[in-house]
Amino acid sequence: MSSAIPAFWALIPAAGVGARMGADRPKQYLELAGKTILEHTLACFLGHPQLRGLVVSLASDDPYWPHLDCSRDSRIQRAEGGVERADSVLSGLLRLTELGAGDDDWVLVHDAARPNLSRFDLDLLLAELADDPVGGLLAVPARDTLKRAGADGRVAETVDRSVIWQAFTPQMFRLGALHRVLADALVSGVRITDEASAIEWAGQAPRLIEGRADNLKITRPEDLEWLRQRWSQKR
Ligand SMILES: Nc1ccn([C@@H]2O[C@H](COP(=O)(O)OP(=O)(O)OP(=O)(O)O)[C@@H](O)[C@H]2O)c(=O)n1
Ligand SMILES: C[C@](O)(CO)[C@H](O)COP(=O)(O)O
Repeated sequence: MSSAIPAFWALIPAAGVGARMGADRPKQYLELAGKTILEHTLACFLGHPQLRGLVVSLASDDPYWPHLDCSRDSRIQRAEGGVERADSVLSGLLRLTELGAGDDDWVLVHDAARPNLSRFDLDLLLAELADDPVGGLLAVPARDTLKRAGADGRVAETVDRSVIWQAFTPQMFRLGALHRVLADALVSGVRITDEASAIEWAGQAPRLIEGRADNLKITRPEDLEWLRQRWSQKR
């Protein structure tokens, strides 16, 4: 890890509905250790000395945000989320530009649903990519044997896992480049599920930075159950 940690902007997409969680509210507003998941995720960034500013993309009809203390934190600016995650990210990039972020500034996009990001992993990503010409993302090499499913629900093949990684967040790219490729990809109808796939679609190769596997995305109930149990033991 190089020593220099660059200044950066943070963009937190938090406009999802959490369908796979099946809760009574969007999962980013579910409780974890006495606060909402979203508050914990924001706290991963708000104290960082190199943070230049933070935008959170929220659903236009989000009734929960105004009830959080952090909604009155002047360091946090809002953007209006969209139908898909990529739309919410694009909206956040536009807001960052309005706030004065420049095309060459680093932007870290991090899922609101990943509250367990460690400061070590955040600084590792920043330091490793500080001088990278493309940018990259935190990721974890596949640990299990991986199968490709056939239409019949049976194993079609066992995939070579030695070259397979799970993409996590933050994903770190220059603002101008990410804005351009994401906007172009969305207009082209390309399915974009993370920022790196837009950069790849444009012909560049983001760098994979190995991070902690417990930087998990809270997606289904068992994910939150696991993290609640882990945090109750650690804190
Ligand atoms: N239109 C959307 C969809 C998702 N997200 C955010 O992107 C992150 C990762 O998305 P995902 O885990 O898929 O969240 P949801 O879309 O809410 O979950 P689901 O697919 O189960 O509905 C989440 O923090 C979510 O809030 C967003 O900002 N805008
Ligand atoms: C961005 C991401 O977390 C990387 O793994 C993932 O693509 C988000 O996917 P989701 O379906 O929006 O949760």
